[in-house]
Amino acid sequence: MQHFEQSVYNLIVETSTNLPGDVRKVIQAAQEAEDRATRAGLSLSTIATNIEMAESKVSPICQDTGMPTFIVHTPVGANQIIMKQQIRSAIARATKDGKLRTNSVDSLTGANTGDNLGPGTPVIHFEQWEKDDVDIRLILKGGGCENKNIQYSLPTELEGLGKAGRDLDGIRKCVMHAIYQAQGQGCSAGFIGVGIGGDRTTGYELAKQQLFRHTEDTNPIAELQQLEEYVMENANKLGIGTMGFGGAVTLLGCKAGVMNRLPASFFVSVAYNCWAYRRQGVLLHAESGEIKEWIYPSGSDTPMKLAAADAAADAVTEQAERREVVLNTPFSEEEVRSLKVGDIVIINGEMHTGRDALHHYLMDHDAPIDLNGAVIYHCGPVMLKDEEGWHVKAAGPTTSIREEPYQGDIMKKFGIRAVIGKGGMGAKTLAALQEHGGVYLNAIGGAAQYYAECFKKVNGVDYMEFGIPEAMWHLQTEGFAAIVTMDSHGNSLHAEVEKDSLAKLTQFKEPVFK
Ligand SMILES: O=C(O)C[C@H](O)C(=O)O
Ligand code: SF4
Repeated sequence: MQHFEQSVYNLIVETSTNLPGDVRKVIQAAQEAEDRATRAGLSLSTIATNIEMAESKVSPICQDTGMPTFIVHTPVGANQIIMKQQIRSAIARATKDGKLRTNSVDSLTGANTGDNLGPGTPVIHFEQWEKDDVDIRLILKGGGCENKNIQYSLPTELEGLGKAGRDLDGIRKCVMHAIYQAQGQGCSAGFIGVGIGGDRTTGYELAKQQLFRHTEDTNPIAELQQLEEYVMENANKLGIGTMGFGGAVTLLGCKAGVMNRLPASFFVSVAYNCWAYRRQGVLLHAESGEIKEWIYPSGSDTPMKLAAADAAADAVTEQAERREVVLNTPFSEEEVRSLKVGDIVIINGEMHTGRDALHHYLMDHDAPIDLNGAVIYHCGPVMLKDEEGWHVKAAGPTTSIREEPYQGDIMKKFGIRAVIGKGGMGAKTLAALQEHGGVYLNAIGGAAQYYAECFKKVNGVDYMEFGIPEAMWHLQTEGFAAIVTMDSHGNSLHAEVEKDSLAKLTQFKEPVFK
């Protein structure tokens, strides 16, 4: 087993940096189905560019490299204790090399362990089997899409869909609702795994296991195959689109599994995975630990079509109603008030990252720098330090709605003029934008390599004690493009898409599977 640790390291790097071929194919099909001149079409082009950049730079596709979850099948009698130790050391090494973000945080103190090791991380499930090889599969599922997982207990009453009973039709309604409630916040267009039955724990496990299936497989259970087909055919009618911008493609895959339940319980558990659907696997020689084969198609065999990105950008700028505005930081109130939903803003100058820990902190502390006119980027980057200093290795946006309780107050307190994130924010922030003169800009979730290129220099950092993702990084920026989705005139694209998609959800109220 002398190669085991290296093989696991290779698996981690491949999973984090090279989106598998079957996933790429589905994203390409979405690109073809979506009108390229729309916001959603442009986002898909950015996503395609980002996928290629991550592969060629061998850097994380998305800065949130998720909860590393391994499923390992070993021959009878294999030493699982040594394997576990080596998986853990491969995780720590991949983190040190910037292939994984430092993602393991003490839930009570907020301290980041710095190496992705800690109670509960990584997740490793062992199974024995009667074959001679070792099969290791890994999924890196990020926190934003994990937050959009949902579990239903049947019977129940669902918004827009009415009563969902303890039958296939009730399950169908739960799945449609799960896609609706995720909106764009889990970086749609996404993939869902559905676990029917079990208890609350095994139901979610079953849902997550579905995400290890091949995108093109056929469900051996006829009813579930029918359910999967129905969902794939109808989910896109919700019109949520990529990043929740509205559009033709909302869902990229649906896989369902079933297990027995207790008479009193009927759970439908849904695991939502963003487009950055990072899962790979290897089959290893049990003796040497060397890789015999990769389990999912390599991304390198399915290059993304990049020409489309330029064409889409041209198409967008050609549209008379879509303005492109170049702004230098700090922003003035007048500049911000002139922006409207749909405008594309290109930002130059210094911006500052800030997410959960910082927002909470700033509520009752002073800021370490002058934030008048500042741009705050909801982002927890992957950073590496060498002799020259810090470098941004991956830096896409995080889900903004988590800052909803704080955002408006903090903007007013410090004079912040713009926040950048993804998925949009709620009514409280919208009111603050209007009152104070602020703007919310939506960046493309998961496009961590694409945005990392815009950060030319790390000017400084505060609150390193919060850990790398939560620290406040001061970044010299050039050409960072984001779309205005909430403006100072009371308009929110997110509120609009949510309302429209709820209206569309009601068309699925009538029974389908009797
Ligand atoms: O933690 C992050 O950087 C992003 C997170 O996965 C999210 O989708 O909000
Ligand atoms: S930011 Fe988006 S793409 Fe990245 S892990 Fe979170 S949900 Fe997935």
